[in-house]
Amino acid sequence: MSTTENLRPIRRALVSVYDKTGLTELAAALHAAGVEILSTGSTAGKIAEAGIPVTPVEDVTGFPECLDGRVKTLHPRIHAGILADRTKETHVAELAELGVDAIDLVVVNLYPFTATVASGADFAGCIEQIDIGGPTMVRAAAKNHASVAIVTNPAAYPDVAAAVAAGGFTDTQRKELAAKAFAHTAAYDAAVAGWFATQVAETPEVVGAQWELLEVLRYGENPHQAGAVYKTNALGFGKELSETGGIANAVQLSGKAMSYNNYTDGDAALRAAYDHAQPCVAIIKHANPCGVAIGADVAEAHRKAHACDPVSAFGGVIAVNRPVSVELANQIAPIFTEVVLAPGYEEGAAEILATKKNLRVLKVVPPVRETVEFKQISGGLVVQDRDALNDRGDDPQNWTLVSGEAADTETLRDLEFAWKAVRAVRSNAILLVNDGASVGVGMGQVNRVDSCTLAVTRANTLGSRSTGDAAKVEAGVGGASVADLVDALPPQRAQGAVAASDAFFPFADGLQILIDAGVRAVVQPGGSIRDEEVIAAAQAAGITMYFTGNRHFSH
Ligand SMILES: NC(=O)c1ncn([C@@H]2O[C@H](COP(=O)(O)O)[C@@H](O)[C@H]2O)c1NC=O
Repeated sequence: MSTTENLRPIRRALVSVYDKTGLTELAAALHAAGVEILSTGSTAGKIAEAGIPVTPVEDVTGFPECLDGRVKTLHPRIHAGILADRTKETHVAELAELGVDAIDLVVVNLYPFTATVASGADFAGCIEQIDIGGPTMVRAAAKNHASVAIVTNPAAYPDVAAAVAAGGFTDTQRKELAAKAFAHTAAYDAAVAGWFATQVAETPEVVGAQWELLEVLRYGENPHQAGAVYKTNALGFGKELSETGGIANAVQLSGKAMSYNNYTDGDAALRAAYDHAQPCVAIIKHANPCGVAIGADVAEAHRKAHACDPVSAFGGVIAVNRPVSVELANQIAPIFTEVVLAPGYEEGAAEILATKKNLRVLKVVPPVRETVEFKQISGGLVVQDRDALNDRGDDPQNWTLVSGEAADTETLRDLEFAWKAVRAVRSNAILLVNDGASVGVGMGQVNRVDSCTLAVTRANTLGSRSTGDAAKVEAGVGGASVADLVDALPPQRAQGAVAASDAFFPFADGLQILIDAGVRAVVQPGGSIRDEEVIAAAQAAGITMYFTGNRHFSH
């Protein structure tokens, strides 16, 4: 199709915008192209201030703006002008009979409802920011795209200026603008409906949500599946109407295009790394950590995380909760890694990583975690509050000691780290920790005994592949290479470790596996009907065990 096909000249434009960005430039361009500009209250005021001729809508409607701006453009002289289908002779004749002039272009953006809710405004304040006249015009113009062009985004003003100067928009362009406009009002209404529903009931009866296409991906989880990534525009829940952070909003600095699995693993990595206040690195494979650790700085945290399972870290996705230092970049560069996610990169660090053409390097604002999350099920969705850490069971001060001596400071620090880190492991999850680093991960088993066995086996098997030179471990923290540190792993890493279990032990058998492997302290939610049996096993072994009263399943 030629770009000049079915151009519709623009003679009259209605401009009514809350966000005045680019307004005077747009108005100047419209005026220069000979377009008559109709406008509302403060929009008209701003255009007039710039010395550009503008017709107030009141001059068209013959009716004053009233009720604190609740009625400005809601008038048949405006809406007949927008909705008349110029391709129908009857509509054109009716307009002439009624003395209504047609409107060819509508430029509207809406009251900032979502931002008002986010600002903590009271109920009445939020209600007042529900735009009524704006969406009405947007929908009318979008419906009548055969005759009218509708623009809702100030970023599109330069295109409008160019189109107006070139003689108008084509059919295809007006159709595309209409699709965007309907998406815009749908997102707006989803936000209003979601917020409003939560004002009358905790769980909304109907959920509207809207996502905006970011990119079509090469494929989905497997090559025969189509895939795409969308970002959240509006969620039909009052808690968080949109999310500006998170992996969907990350900026890619270098490397190949992100894949479906990169996105999902990257998200799991972010969640794992951002559960800790200290510098933390999480390395994820297939949604599970193959290493997560805290350290004095991110480079140390990475050495410790990588040492957990250097075999699996090959091709991993790494998230860091602090800017990546040059030292860390130099550590990561030699290791085949799919993605690095961090809130920033110190000078020179991004350049080092950019030399790896296959490595995707992303700058990311951490996601908001106090939102809801969905999981699709056949025929519907399950929805829940996201599992965020809380100041009850996730705070060691609120734990209950049920066996052995109270943990000393270092042990308690490891238990706290283990408890927070086990949340990142798929259930049934058991995590062994030593010195702020995972050393054995038992993930995704269908019973807790197997998760215990897996955690112990992996801790000890991976350790046994190294020389076990403890002196090198000491040196590693002081700056030895990742390879040196891994080479220096003690062969029996379960011995002397602490353990966290994401849910209670239903029987003593799983715990016994940890005890037999030399685990010296355990943290778990408690709450099993056989807690007494489990506590008895811990007491018989003389190990420390805490109950958190709080579970962190992750399926
Ligand atoms: N009520 C109406 O008739 C009406 N017509 C347009 N608006 C909105 O008023 C705003 C612009 O107003 P002003 O030009 O006064 O700043 C726009 O965001 C537009 O969406 C209206 N306001 C809200 O409903």
